[in-house]
Amino acid sequence: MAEHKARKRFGQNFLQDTRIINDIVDAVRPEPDDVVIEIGPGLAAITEPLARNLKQLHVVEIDRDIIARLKRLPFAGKLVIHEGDVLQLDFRSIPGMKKIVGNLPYNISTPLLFELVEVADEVVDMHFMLQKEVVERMVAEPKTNDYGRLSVVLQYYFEMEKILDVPPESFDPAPKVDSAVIRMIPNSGRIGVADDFAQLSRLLQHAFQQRRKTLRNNLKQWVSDEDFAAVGIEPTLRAEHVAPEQYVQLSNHLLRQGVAID
Ligand SMILES: C[S@@+](CC[C@H](N)C(=O)[O-])C[C@H]1O[C@@H](n2cnc3c(N)ncnc32)[C@H](O)[C@@H]1O
Repeated sequence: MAEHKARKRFGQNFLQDTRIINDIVDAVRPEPDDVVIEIGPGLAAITEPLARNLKQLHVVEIDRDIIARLKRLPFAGKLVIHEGDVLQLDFRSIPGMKKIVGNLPYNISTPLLFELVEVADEVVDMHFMLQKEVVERMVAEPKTNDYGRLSVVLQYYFEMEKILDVPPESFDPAPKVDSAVIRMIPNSGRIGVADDFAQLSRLLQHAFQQRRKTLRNNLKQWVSDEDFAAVGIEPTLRAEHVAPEQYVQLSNHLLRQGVAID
């Protein structure tokens, strides 16, 4: 097939290290009947070995030239191609419990991860290649600099484990930063526990807005000392000192009080 010139605006860094590709496919462990969705198949580095073990593989791709290439692959008959922006995809329109995988375009990884929380009840597991720095934020413990909105939300809903470090030279073109692969498994006991995910998300945005300020200061528009007391949070703490489950309790408590955070 003709050369494809990597497009920066679509975050195209193509995997070329067979060992890493095999490690990702081994981690996904595709069984023939699994419903697997690959985000951003690109030049099919992961797609091809994944499809080998599957009856069908869903792929989501935005780049029209790449979509045309995908349609010409020898195993194209196994692919269900969702053309367009993955941020617009309704994951629930694909029936079944899903395994989701992707070497993600780094510019959309954070909004995508937040969207995936909302379909966690239909997910078996997810494996993503991300910027290493993002993976470190996802798994960060409270009371560390990396702990923030992403860590709170994702740690609440998923068990997460970094399974692989990936250096820049594993890609073509090589990105400027290190990467890592993370495994995310929904924590079934917690799905749907936040009564309103958008409210939780906005609460966290404000709580972490000025990290050096206390929670009382950052949230004073919406949260009274009585509200903090009702869920056992000390209002003089900074956002990074509060555990994920306490934020969910606070968000639910505010909803019950009729407080909408904007
Ligand atoms: C980092 S490359 C990975 C390609 C391939 N999976 C690999 O590992 O070599 C990201 C892929 O996602 C696609 N992509 C970028 N933005 C996208 C979006 N918003 N929706 C769907 N696909 C997107 C790119 O065109 C590219 O194919």
